[in-house]
Amino acid sequence: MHMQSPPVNSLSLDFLTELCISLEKLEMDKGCRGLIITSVLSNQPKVFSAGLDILEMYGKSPEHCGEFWKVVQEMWLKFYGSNMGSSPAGGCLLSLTCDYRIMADNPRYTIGLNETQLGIVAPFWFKETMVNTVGHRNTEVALQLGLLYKPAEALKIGLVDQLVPEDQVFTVASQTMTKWLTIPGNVSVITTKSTLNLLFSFQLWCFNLV
Ligand SMILES: CCCCCCCCC/C=C/C(=O)SCCNC(=O)CCNC(=O)[C@H](O)C(C)(C)COP(=O)(O)OP(=O)(O)OC[C@H]1O[C@@H](n2cnc3c(N)ncnc32)[C@H](O)[C@@H]1OP(=O)(O)O
Repeated sequence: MHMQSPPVNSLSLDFLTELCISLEKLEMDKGCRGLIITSVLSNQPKVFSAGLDILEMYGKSPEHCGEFWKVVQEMWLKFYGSNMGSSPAGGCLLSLTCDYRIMADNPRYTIGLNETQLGIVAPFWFKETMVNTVGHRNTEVALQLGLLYKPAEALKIGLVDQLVPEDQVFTVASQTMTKWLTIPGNVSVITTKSTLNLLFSFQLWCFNLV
């Protein structure tokens, strides 16, 4: 799936809605066993996603905010596999929801949950996804300081799984996907993934009841 929402693939209500509809279609497609998500911005090849669209959070009605927030959670519940350049905040979450992250090895790119730098708080399910990926201590430091990591640092703490030269990102992602798809059948993989996410999904469901 190629993301192409100029200038920086920010996650607006419209963009996220389209993303979720596309994912639902792929889920229903029995021939689809994996997804590689990448950015193909012609003017900004270095940005994976700038995160939530800041303009969606300012001066909007409570109804609009509720709708926006719901679709952000939908996105979190659905994702599979990714490759990328810069990924701040919601862009980082988008990649954290994937099974495997391949980042272009260019020190100009950064990834992380930088919400505190913006004076906002990363929701608990952003935080939990980060804890599940890099552990509690790394998350504690990363979230409180709102750190954005360069590729080598991100690899060191396990925030990304692999660094590759910029022009090889998609080739390596395809090779990696082929390897993951050698696991026979879909059911064992899907069940394992659901088991890993079960408690977390339940927590989010409870949170939405409150
Ligand atoms: C409801 C409940 C609430 C609940 C509230 C709780 C929410 C908590 C969770 C929050 C999660 C988030 O994701 S909050 C969003 C956090 N995102 C960020 O901090 C990213 C900020 N952006 C960047 O760091 C950079 O733009 C980056 C992506 C690396 C690209 O840098 P570049 O130098 O290449 O490009 P720039 O010149 O900066 O940006 C190009 C244009 O894109 C715009 N732009 C950049 N990021 C944008 C963004 N996130 N949303 C909109 N527009 C953005 C800029 O304003 C520019 O617009 P023009 O000037 O018009 O050209």
